[in-house]
Amino acid sequence: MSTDSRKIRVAVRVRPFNERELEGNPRNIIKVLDKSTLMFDPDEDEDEFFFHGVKLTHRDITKRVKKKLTMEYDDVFDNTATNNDIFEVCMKPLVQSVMNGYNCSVFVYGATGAGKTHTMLGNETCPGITFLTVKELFRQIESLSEVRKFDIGISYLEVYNELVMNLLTKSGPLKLREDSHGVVVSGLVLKQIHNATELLELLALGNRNRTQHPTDANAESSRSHAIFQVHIRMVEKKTGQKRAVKLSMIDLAGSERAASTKGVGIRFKEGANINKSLLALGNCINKLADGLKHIPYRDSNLTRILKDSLGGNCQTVMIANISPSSLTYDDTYNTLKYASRAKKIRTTVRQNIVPSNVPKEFLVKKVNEQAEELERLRAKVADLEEQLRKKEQEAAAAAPGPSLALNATLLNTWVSRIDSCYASMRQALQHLIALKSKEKLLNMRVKLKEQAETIARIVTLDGSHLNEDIAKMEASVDRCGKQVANQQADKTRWQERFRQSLRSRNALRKEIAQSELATVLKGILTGKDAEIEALQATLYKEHVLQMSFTYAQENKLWHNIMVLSGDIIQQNYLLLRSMDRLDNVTYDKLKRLVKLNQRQRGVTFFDDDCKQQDRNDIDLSSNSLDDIANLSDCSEDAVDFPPDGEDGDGSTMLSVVGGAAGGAMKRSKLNDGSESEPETCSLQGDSAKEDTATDRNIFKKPKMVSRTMSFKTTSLAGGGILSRPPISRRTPTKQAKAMGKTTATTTTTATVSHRLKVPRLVVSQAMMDSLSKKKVPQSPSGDIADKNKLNVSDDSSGIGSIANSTFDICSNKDSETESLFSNVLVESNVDPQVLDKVLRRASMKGGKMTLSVSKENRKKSPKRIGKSPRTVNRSTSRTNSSASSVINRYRMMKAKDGQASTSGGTSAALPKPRAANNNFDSDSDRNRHNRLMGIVKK
Ligand SMILES: Nc1ncnc2c1ncn2[C@@H]1O[C@H](COP(=O)(O)OP(=O)(O)OP(=O)(O)O)[C@@H](O)[C@H]1O
Repeated sequence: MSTDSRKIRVAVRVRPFNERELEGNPRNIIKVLDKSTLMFDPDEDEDEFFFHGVKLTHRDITKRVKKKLTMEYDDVFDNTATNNDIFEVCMKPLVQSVMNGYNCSVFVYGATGAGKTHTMLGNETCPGITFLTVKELFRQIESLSEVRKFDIGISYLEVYNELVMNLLTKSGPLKLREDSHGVVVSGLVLKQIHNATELLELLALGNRNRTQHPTDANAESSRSHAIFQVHIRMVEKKTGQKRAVKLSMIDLAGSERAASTKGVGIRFKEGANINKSLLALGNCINKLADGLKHIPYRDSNLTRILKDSLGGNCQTVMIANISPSSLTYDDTYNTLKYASRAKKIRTTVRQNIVPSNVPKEFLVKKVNEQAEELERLRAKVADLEEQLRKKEQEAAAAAPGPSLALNATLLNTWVSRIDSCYASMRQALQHLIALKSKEKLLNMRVKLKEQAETIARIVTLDGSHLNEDIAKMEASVDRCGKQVANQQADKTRWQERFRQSLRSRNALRKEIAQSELATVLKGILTGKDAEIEALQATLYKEHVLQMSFTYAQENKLWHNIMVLSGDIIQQNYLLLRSMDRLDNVTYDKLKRLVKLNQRQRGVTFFDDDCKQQDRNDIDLSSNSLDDIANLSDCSEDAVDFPPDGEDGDGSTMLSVVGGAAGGAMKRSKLNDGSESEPETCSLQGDSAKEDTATDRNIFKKPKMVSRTMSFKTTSLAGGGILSRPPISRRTPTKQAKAMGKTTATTTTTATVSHRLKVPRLVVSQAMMDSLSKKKVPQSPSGDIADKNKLNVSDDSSGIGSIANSTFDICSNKDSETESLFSNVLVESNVDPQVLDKVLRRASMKGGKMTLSVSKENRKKSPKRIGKSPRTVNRSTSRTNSSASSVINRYRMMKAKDGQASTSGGTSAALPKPRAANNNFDSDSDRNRHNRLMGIVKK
């Protein structure tokens, strides 16, 4: 139940001069300034008064000084205002409040003859506000009759000489009593009515019964206070909510001084009582205006009855009636003073809702229903608004020759849509590129760490700290891997947002194409696209700069390492040479090092594809927005890792094919058992040139490279055997899994290794014997393997160097290749067990022998367990190394045996091992070598 504090609304109505007043030629003491202001006792405009030819300023020089009081009220009605005007302004809102459940009252105040009864009741031609109010009341009741049930009862009382009389029944005086509802007139029976006519009839009856006597001021002076009340009881049909309200309309008796009525006898007594009650009313108004707590309502029956209207739960309107005539100067002044005081009175109003005994559940149900209804209506409003908007747009689009104003509005709408679309695109692009850039930087760091790790395996003084260092590096790589994995979700999210913004832009473009402003808007779109491209270029530039900086740092480090290494190598070389301990293997390595240093392309470490891949490492993606949007997986442009083949032990992973595509291509070729030349980078054709170049090197040595057994560069899979797959592959996204294509690359290494058949060749003694008889094995192509070829294989140190490598042997059949290779090894007196181990790691395909890694030899580093899911290609390297070491151990053992047999003078069954520079087939070769190397045996 809401409560509200409101002031009494005070209106002043000035009646016209009556005939009697006009006869007396009175002065107008009221000047209405506007609808809420009047001036009491203003200057006279043309009121010149001459006495003995002299103009006097005051006509009534004995009585008054002009007050010129400006007074403000809620409403001021001048003498032209009709009862209908009063009703419209003061009473209509009051009727509305009554229907909303608030008690309301209106009372008219003023001296006798000021127009109170005229305002209240009016006449046939000009009905008063009572009639008009009741009419409006019934109009509203009828309009609400479907949702509410009304019970209406009326009472009409008069307070005459302090007696309360019922004007409708002519019964005796009634007593007033007070209960919890306020002041109640005992024995008052409400007359129930059903329509306005009944009400007006009863009103007329009451008026007839009202005490009226002619006075000097008014021929039909009302000598009592009349109180007309309409009691309304409303019941909401739906909810059962009840309201009981009361509208009181009070026509007070004249507030004049006794002198003005010139009453004597009964009239004097009447006047005294009237004055008594009005004096009490005045007191109450004063105290209420001052905000006092105690209000003397009980001083008169009138104030008791008006208690509710003045200080209770009621919205009250007071209409002060005044005459403009100077003849009623004091009465008018008093009335205006009362009205000013009454303005300050505040009443507290609240809706008079009668507590009902409707069950709570019913009310809850009703509330829920209304909430649903509200939601439904809201949705409908939203729908209608949308429809309206569309219609407006359609109308705007369809209207021939739209006005400039319309175009401007339309253009603004389009521009704001374009702006918001491109803003979201810009944001998504910035985030996406930042994430990709970060990912690439991380990948690059991993790559560099891997390289460092590879070098660390080689450059270790005694190996004591190697494991520790490797573990640290692995942990660092893992951290980078985790960072990349962590930002995958973010990247996917921004990718999706970017795609979404592209879709929105395309949709917008289509809409714009249909728009009447298409030409202008297309230009704006082009500009926005250019902005996006510029932003993209800026972001790429930043990324490339960052990458370049990192590379530059790394390069600097490598440079320092190389300078130091070169120094050490030079010293060692000189030392070995002076000791005549420079063997072929070491010499070959040094030779390659020189070539590398000279940037010679004879030996290619990365094929063209790989170089392209390297370029791609820096490139974020293609430059078009669409390409960025279509980047479904970072792995598409992730960093590929260089091979670990250059592990410094002379083993021969000379080059790798980089990139997933290259790997896939290779894989397919391996699977079908054939392999074409373009994928390989053979040394065969370039060997002459290389040798010529090498001869000019500081490491002078006779040319000893076999021409019949050519080294073939290959990669078992994308990125090579030892290449590490991109980090992003280690934590494949769902998308990547679904695609299933990229994962193929991930597992290329393992898959290929698994698929390779590892022939187990058991070399029996008989076989060895038979093979040992063949001095020169016949190649399947018909060529006779020359001596040089045998020399390479024959050299036990060469076995070590060929481990983990791929060799071309001139044969189209695997069996022949295997046989040929076996022959070479057997002829080299390789121990059968070693031979078996070597061949177990070898696979023959397409005339090519590959020493690969068997699955059982793969080991997972315990440090990897529980860490990132990265494939441990490093184990491949270890296994290869172990394979090499088996052979090398064998070689050393043989070397020892050879020394022992030489020193012990016993003739060994095994061939005499060669000295470091004893790998020559003839003395001329050796001499040539010594000549070139500057070794002069003394
Ligand atoms: N605004 C008005 N326009 C025209 N005539 C008016 C107006 N106000 C009052 N009169 C006339 O003035 C006379 C006195 O008015 P009314 O009876 O309403 O005075 P009153 O204030 O009720 O006096 P009392 O207190 O003695 O009853 C009536 O004849 C009435 O028609």
